[in-house]
Amino acid sequence: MNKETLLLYFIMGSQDTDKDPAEVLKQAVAGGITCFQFREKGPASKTVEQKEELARELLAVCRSHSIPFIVNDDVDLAVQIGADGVHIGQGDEPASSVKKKLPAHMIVGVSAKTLKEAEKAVQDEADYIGTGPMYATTSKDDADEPIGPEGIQDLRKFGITLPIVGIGGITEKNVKSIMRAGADGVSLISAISRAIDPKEAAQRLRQLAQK
Ligand SMILES: Cc1ncc(COP(=O)(O)OP(=O)(O)O)c(N)n1
Ligand SMILES: Cc1nc(C(=O)O)sc1CCOP(=O)(O)O
Ligand SMILES: [Mg+2]
Repeated sequence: MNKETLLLYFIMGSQDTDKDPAEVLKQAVAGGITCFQFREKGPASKTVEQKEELARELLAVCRSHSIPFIVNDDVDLAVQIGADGVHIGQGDEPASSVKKKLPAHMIVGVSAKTLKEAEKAVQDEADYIGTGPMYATTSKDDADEPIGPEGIQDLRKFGITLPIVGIGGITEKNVKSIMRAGADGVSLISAISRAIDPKEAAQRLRQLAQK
């Protein structure tokens, strides 16, 4: 994958906004996001059928603007709707087995914050790594303790060259620290999904992420 795709990587499910998710996504696209992940997760998320319906609606928004559409966790859904990729964590199905189920063109992102996890992601031929949480987050109930941008710096120091996005608690105030630490992009939920004006928020974040 082209690492520029990761520059402003927006993640959202219906639980992340009080507005219509498709409207929020359209505004985020207009503001300059470069990638989107559909993450329908947690107690307030949708049931199986509604989830697929929303996924297809959001996929159509991304398709009409050539924004890659990644599905979190749910490999079967990703294949079923023709998504561009999947994102899997350390508690999910291993990347090596997910890769075998997917056509070669599909992107596989893996969560990794230790050197061991990152080296395994490289070995499994992941396309990128998501490292976090950078800072405290209210968007993921089971988030670990924040590791800060130093977590990315360390992976780079130990020779990890795979594209990396920082995730967790990223806002306009700390985007630059994440990029300076060696990230190829920032991945965020609430800074866009809960912004009063998601388009303007995305515009500002994109400017800050650009080097
Ligand atoms: C880009 C990106 N990075 C990390 C994650 C977190 O994945 P995971 O650890 O599997 O946690 P859940 O998102 O599934 O709760 C992500 N989704 N995206
Ligand atoms: C989905 C997710 N994964 C994380 C990780 O640390 O792996 S933190 C996180 C939530 C990110 O949401 P926000 O931008 O609102 O903090
Ligand atoms: Mg997961």
